[in-house]
Amino acid sequence: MSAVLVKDLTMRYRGHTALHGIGLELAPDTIHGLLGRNGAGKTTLMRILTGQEFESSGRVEVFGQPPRENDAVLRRVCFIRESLKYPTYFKLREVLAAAAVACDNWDAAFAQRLVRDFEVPSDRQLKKLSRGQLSAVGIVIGLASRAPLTLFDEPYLGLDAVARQIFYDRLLEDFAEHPRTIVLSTHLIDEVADLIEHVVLIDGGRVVLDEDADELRGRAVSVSGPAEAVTAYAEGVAPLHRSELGGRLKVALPRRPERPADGVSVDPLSLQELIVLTTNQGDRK
Ligand SMILES: Nc1ncnc2c1ncn2[C@@H]1O[C@H](COP(=O)(O)OP(=O)(O)OP(=O)(O)O)[C@@H](O)[C@H]1O
Repeated sequence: MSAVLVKDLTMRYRGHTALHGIGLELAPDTIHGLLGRNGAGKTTLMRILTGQEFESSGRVEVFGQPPRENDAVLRRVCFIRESLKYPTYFKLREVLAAAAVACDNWDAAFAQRLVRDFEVPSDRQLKKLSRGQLSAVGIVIGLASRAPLTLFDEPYLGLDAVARQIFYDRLLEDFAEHPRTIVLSTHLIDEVADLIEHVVLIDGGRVVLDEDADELRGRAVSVSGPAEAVTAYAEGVAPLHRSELGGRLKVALPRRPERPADGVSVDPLSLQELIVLTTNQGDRK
């Protein structure tokens, strides 16, 4: 059974359609990257999956059931958003105690370890924490919840590079021991490129990519070198992107098996470059 099944899902706000009849199936026990430009519809989709918003039309199932007002499903789901609001007088230990009650799979020892890793002060009111420390609180809850479906929506506002790396490392370590379905929405694509196993790219409320990350990584290459040699190598193939400077040409191409001529280098395209290219192609249509 898929962890998430979405068919012909449309979400209309007054005067604006955020999701246009999208279809999607997320495999269980997989780390999915939910990517897309600002306003693409990622948060809207996650809000619907977590029962915080109701679709205008279409079918939505989480673990085989509609999430809408469904306590049995929602107890298995944890949604960490960019700016989670906590009762401001709460301290960390009170938030963790509440999370322990709300989450069936809560691991208190893991939560404490993460608190130490992120150096979040436990005895300070949350309203006095820094922006990054507050983001760390969300990450602690998301990871320690071990929810069968855990969604992180840009969870690291204000989090420094060291803390973000701790998040990625702990996520991977814990996922290896306790596989679950993770949906990670982020604009820091290069940072999470090695983490995500499956990519869903949304653009303008439509799914424009839905593929395993490994397949995507092998999909295209960047070819650069003297313009004439690169042109010869690329002959007959429509480039995904092209830029020329001086006598040197750089093109992004679907992967080609032929050996390039001397002086022409062929490098894999990064996931971020692929996502940008795919999104730009969508814009041109
Ligand atoms: N309550 C609402 N009423 C009207 N329009 C909304 C509402 N919520 C979201 N939208 C619009 O729906 C579109 C999708 O928004 P959404 O928050 O899902 O995008 P996103 O992909 O999460 O973007 P970002 O990366 O900036 O967070 C946007 O154009 C947004 O303005």
